[in-house]
Amino acid sequence: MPDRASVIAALDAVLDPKSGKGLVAAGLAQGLTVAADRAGFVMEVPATETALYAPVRDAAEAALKALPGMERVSVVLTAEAVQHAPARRTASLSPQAVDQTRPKAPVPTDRPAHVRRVLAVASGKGGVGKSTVAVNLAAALAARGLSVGVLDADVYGPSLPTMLGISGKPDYRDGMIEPHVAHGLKAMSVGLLTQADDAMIWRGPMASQAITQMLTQTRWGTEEAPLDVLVVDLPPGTGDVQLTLIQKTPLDGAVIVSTPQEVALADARRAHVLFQKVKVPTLGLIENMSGPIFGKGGAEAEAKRLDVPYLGDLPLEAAVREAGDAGRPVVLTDPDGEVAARFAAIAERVVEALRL
Ligand SMILES: Nc1ncnc2c1ncn2[C@@H]1O[C@H](COP(=O)(O)OP(=O)(O)OP(=O)(O)O)[C@@H](O)[C@H]1O
Repeated sequence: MPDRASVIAALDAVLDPKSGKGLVAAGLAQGLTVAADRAGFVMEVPATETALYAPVRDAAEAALKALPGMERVSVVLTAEAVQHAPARRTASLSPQAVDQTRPKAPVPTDRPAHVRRVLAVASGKGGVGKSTVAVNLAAALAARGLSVGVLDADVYGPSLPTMLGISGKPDYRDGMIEPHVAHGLKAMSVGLLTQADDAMIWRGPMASQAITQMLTQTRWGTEEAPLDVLVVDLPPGTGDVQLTLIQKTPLDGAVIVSTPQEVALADARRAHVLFQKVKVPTLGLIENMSGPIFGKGGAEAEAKRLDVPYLGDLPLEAAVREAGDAGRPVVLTDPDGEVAARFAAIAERVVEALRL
């Protein structure tokens, strides 16, 4: 069985391209867990550097897999949560703080035409798998025969183009944006409207303007063929940008994604408070990356505490990431698998809650 010391030695033989140090020495092996025949950790890097670190993640996985007795390896590369909002507002969302940030007059929210329901997928913390859940939940809803759209509103790290394998600026016709169609899903991403990394520098007003435009000026549905549900992948966090967005977006409900760890759960709690303030029902919590490495059950306990439904857990599995990287959600690459079954169950509960 591989022990912790040999895992650390293997990881330190892989070098961080920026500091030149080994991965553990460089502090890039966060939450390193070694248990019997498996090991895993999270590599959290600045969002602008995920491309630089993708080969490093692959090298780390290869190094761990090469250890004798090592059966399962999970290295998750995530972008650091970008905290653009001032700390005094994001540190804790007291009711007063939320009221201060809320404009005095009600903000008009334009419903997109011919869209029956708008569902937000949110997370308090970055890198917990929110976009993965958004695209797979969308695919699971579509598998039930619904017509589904996905709007990637994650101005900090739009990942929908990669996860659905779409690229290129969308067409404009008759004053409307034509969404891309991928795997039967209508899709629009802030990443399709900008050059690769431009989205990273967007700030509140610009971001919410772009999202309002994508929401209301995209031909999601028509009178003859309305869209049943539009899944909106929100930017992670609970700061001003998120608050503005959820105030301006006519949301019928939200699901909150968290990993099992306490720090992510605390952020999930803040996200729920934010939705409560704007009177958007939290349809439930989803635990992602659940299992022996990061733990299990944290989100279910948190859902109980918050008195919101618990929608289920999704295991940490390399196939989930590989499918996402290859532009095809795992629900479609492995429709008979365990993960697809979990998403089908979550989709069923969402359909009930949204009365679709
Ligand atoms: N259950 C899982 N098993 C394995 N890998 C996963 C799982 N869920 C997500 N991932 C991987 O973790 C990384 C982060 O996921 P994702 O981009 O969906 O997170 P996010 O919360 O949307 O991130 P961001 O905050 O940057 O928007 C991706 O590489 C994704 O493929």
